[in-house]
Amino acid sequence: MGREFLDLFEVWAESYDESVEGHDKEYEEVFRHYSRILNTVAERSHGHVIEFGVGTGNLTARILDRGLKVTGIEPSPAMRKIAEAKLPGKAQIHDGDFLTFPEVENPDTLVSTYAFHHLTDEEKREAIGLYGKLLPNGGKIVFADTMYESAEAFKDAIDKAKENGFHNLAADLEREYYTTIPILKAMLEENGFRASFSRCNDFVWLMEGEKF
Ligand SMILES: C[S@@+](CC[C@H](N)C(=O)[O-])C[C@H]1O[C@@H](n2cnc3c(N)ncnc32)[C@H](O)[C@@H]1O
Repeated sequence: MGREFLDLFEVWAESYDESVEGHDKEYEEVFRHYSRILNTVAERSHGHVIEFGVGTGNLTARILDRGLKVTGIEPSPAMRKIAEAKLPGKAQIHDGDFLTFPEVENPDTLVSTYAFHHLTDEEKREAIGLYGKLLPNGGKIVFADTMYESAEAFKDAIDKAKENGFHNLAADLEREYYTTIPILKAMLEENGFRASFSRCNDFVWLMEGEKF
């Protein structure tokens, strides 16, 4: 579920890897430290990793480089095609999304970068509830995505994008389902996770939940 933005990714897939290099001024800050962010998520992973919203496979490759097993979940056929071509035979990448995905045996870490905001807050709560049942004690959620310290900080970010003339970015922030850290922290704690958050750039935070 939460697949309403998929048409965008069918079009964006071919040029996605150029976008993450920061050539688009509007999204330069969103993707600042992209490589470092993905490396951090990979370093915080252990055991059998499920990755949601694989995209072109950039995080998948880093997790595989650490010698871990990854099962990828990606709803966009165009994105899956690119990821599979980049990682031939190295990882299984299934059609699925944050809420609906094939049964995966004994996952230890659930990871995702730049994707969880495609779910409404209600869907995010449902997903975290599901992950609480799926993971063993010591299992982890490690997600990096755009989120805000408060509703005011979110509104300020939209205003700033408009002031800078970044109209695509402002429309994106208003259209998709960016949320706040207090909301995510509560969802994690309600489902038996110890939550922590650390800032990666002006948009992206690393959210970690450890099941206990
Ligand atoms: C901005 S890209 C991020 C790709 C990659 N994770 C990265 O960090 O470069 C967002 C990805 O999330 C996927 N996506 C969109 N809706 C999704 C959903 N409901 N569940 C899982 N993935 C979704 C898109 O198809 C796309 O591949």
